[in-house]
Amino acid sequence: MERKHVLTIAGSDSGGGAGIQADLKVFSALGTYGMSVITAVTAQNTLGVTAIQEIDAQIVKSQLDAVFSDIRVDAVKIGMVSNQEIMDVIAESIQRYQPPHVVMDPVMIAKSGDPLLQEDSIATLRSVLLPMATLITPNLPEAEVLLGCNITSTTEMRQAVKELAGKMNTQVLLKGGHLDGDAVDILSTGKEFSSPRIETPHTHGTGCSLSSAIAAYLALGEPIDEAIAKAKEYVFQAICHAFPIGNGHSPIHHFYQWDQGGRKVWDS
Ligand SMILES: Nc1ncnc2c1ncn2[C@@H]1O[C@H](COP(=O)(O)OP(=O)(O)OP(=O)(O)O)[C@@H](O)[C@H]1O
Ligand SMILES: Cc1ncc(COP(=O)(O)O)c(N)n1
Repeated sequence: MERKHVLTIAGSDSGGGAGIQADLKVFSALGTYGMSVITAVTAQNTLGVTAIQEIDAQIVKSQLDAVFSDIRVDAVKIGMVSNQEIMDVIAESIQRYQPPHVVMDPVMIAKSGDPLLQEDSIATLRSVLLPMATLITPNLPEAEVLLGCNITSTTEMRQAVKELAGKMNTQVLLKGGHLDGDAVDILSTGKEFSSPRIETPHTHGTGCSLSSAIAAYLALGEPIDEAIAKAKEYVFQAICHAFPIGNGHSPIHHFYQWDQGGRKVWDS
């Protein structure tokens, strides 16, 4: 079977739990060929982010050109993009090379509470980058910033996701990981994706992994509903099989094997 190629455009997490590192682990776990364009280097572990070096926008452009000019890209995932110059370069590149699927996780704040986006870049994120995506996957705090209102229940999520899709002119998957009760994500078509909530502190990288798994499944030819359902099941299993590393919020776990009956067996 022809191997599918998936590109992540995101920040590096030295602790290996989120960002580029999580994305590449997901791409490999799902049998796709992963590539990366790094937008920022974060000094980060399970406790938080201690330093950020943004990559020069021209170097981001060179990475994009290097990948797109040589290798077919079947889907793109965009994660942490912290400033306007880098957003502009990515938007130009998407416009020029027209990859078939673009899944954007509008990363603003790490689970540890550290900011990953410059505040004066939110307008550019809203007007330039988000409308270029096939699908955007905000969590509740990100959707609140984008809409300028509070979202405190599943009922309010249903209304918010439609408003956001109208404003951004794209499909939106609003993630409910930050509410209590079952973990319910809602697509702007109205379709809902639910899983039981796992009571664990080890959820570092769930958002990054969900968006990269959706991108990988789209590259593999799944329709959007199926790509989201499969990505959500992947993240659910990866949370279930997380094990503690470090002293804070451990990352989710990406390793499974196939048994002789063709079933996935997660490594724990
Ligand atoms: N404790 C949990 N149990 C089950 N599913 C969860 C849990 N926490 C998050 N999820 C699911 O994980 C995915 C990511 O959701 P979340 O709302 O945490 O995104 P996020 O805040 O962007 O993640 P991140 O903090 O990694 O950026 C969603 O599908 C969500 O429903
Ligand atoms: C480089 C990078 N990108 C994204 C996240 C968000 O992930 P989380 O909310 O799980 O900390 C992160 N912490 N670091």
